[in-house]
Amino acid sequence: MSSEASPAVRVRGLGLSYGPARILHDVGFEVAQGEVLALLGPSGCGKTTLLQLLAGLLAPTTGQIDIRGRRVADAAGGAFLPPEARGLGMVFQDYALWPHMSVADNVAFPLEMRGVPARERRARVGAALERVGLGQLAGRRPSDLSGGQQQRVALARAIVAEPQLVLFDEPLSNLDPELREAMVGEIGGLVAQFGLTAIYVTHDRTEAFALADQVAVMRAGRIAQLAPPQALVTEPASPEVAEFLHLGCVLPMRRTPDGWRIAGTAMSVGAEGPSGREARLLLPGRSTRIGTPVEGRPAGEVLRTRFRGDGYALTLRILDTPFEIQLASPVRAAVGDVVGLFCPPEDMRWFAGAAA
Ligand SMILES: Nc1ncnc2c1ncn2[C@@H]1O[C@H](COP(=O)(O)OP(=O)(O)OP(=O)(O)O)[C@@H](O)[C@H]1O
Repeated sequence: MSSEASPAVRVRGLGLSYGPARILHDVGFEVAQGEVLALLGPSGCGKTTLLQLLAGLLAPTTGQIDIRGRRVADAAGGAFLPPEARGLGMVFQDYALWPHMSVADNVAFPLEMRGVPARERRARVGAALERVGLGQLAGRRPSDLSGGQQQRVALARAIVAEPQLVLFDEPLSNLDPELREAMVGEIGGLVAQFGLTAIYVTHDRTEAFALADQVAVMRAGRIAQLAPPQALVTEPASPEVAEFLHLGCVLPMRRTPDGWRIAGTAMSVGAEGPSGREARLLLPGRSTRIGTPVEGRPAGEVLRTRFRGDGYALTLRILDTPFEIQLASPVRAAVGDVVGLFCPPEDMRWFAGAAA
């Protein structure tokens, strides 16, 4: 198979166990060249383990990994390429810079490993440092830099050798929120400019949505859904994915002769649901509006309200239930107000069956 025709990364049936503990189960995906895949999930779901398998820091218990058509790990066949032979750039949460080396020497390291001559090395290091805005700081030690600057050095080091694949492991989690936002923009710019193929681990959905072409939402060692960010928001595959992504309120529903009611209440949503007697309904925060309550229709009590400049961020409890919904409203509402909740039926998302 020619490497041009191959996806940048192909993973099949990947699993990892430590003794009886299964950490990853049957993970599979492809990343096209020039695409960014985000691995998004809560702490402990296996994101870092998956990245370590891709990097060659761990060997899988089952399955295979191909990078540009080359098999780099195969549990059954025994193939295993070490990290330095996989053509990767890596950016870690803790920067992982060598404290005794200058910024320029840190960035030059991957080129040295590849035997690039000194003159070319200097030019490429200079260009990479310029690209991340650190051209003036080449002679400094990492300890004399801020956290954001150190992470820029790590970025420059990851891209300087134009790797086939860049792996990011929560690269921004040590930075303060404002700097994080700026760095997301910078990483997005670098990825686009160099046409990088990247896999980006994060537990922050804003980062994942901002950077990724595809997002793998992970839960308990499996990929719960793999889709472009927009599709995750409009078509979450399960109530769990919807809840993890904070898309709105997932309500248990019961079919009655008068239509679908929110379980335990007299409020009906007036929409076609799935077949069966029980289901769950996602009322999405992004398209639910407040208004005057209508008898027999969903309503909620305002628990919290926050002015956000262009409107209000409201938290409401659906009446007669413990379920809360957060939404943005151009209309002011006071804590304790009872308001009607209106969502176009086409924006609601149904999941067949009752909660487990
Ligand atoms: N060496 C090990 N032996 C046994 N279990 C391990 C080992 N390393 C990791 N685990 C377990 O594997 C699971 C996945 O860990 P991993 O670090 O991949 O999760 P994560 O999604 O990256 O979490 P975080 O966001 O907190 O870093 C966790 O339950 C962890 O306790």
